Amino acid sequence: MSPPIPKPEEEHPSLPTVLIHRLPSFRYTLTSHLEPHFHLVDPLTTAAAATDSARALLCVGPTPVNEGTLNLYPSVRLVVGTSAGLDHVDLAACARRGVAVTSAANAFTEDVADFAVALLIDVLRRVSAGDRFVRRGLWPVQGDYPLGFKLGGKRVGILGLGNIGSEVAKRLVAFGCSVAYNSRSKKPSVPFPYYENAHDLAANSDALVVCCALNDQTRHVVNKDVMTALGKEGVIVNVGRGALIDEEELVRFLVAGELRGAGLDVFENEPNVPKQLFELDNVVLSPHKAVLTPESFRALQDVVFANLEAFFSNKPLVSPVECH
Ligand SMILES: O=CC(=O)O
Repeated sequence: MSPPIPKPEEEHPSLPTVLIHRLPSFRYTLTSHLEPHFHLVDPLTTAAAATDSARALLCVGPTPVNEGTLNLYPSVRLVVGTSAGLDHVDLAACARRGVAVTSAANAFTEDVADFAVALLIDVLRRVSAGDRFVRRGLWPVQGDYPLGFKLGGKRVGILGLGNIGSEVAKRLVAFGCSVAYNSRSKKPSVPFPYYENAHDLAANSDALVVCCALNDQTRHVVNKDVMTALGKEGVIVNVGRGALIDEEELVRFLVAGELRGAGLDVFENEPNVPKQLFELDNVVLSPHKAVLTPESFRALQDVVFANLEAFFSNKPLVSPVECH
């Protein structure tokens, strides 16, 4: 007979309860730093009793938080996000119920920005494609590998000049690129040219780096018209969310040679990637890993802990998200 499932509150009478909210396929591996301070309850593996009174919910990666979730845990007043994007959290539903939401703040910002630039350089200079060429033994047979393109001097349009976009801009300026951007609104303190929409930004750019939040306004913001405006010599890098780009169109443009290339860390239907892209040497594919470094996870641990500690001691949250 299996042992009875312990009622966690009885074991940890004094620690505040935090629910671990995750899809069965997601594991949360960063709990050891929280364990001494909070009573962690994973409803997928523990008795449901503690969920009735729990006030905080730790959302693992992109696990959806919607009306259904909030109905399930009516006492929850805080959702702690652990990802850079919060498109999986229904912020309006949280606002209606007075549930605060926190983000990963800048835990991932620099790593994602580094990765965006890495993808851009890889596409332009054909780093991964050259690697394949050497590994396949083609160098002695076919001779010189085709030239790549210089990064310095390129006009790069950044879609979404938030924390990540700003770090991308900083890096590209250091590489000698000229930067322009489109964001929800023009930012008075930013020296770069602002374009009111993605189309105009693309029409004035050699490369687009997509790093805005996914929401109803930005879904498929990079559509056929934007790709046409970017033109045959244009490169697209996406470190935001797959659905920011009309992926079917993107595949069509790339297959038809209507874009110079693409560097993609995110896809519309992950982990499924359109097979046509596998054949294209001018496309760099990455399994949604721009955020992943041990350093960024340590920073995430800190911000998660700081938000929970602030919440349970009635102090201002460290990285609150505007919910509306
Ligand atoms: O894409 C990853 C994240 O949003 O953290």
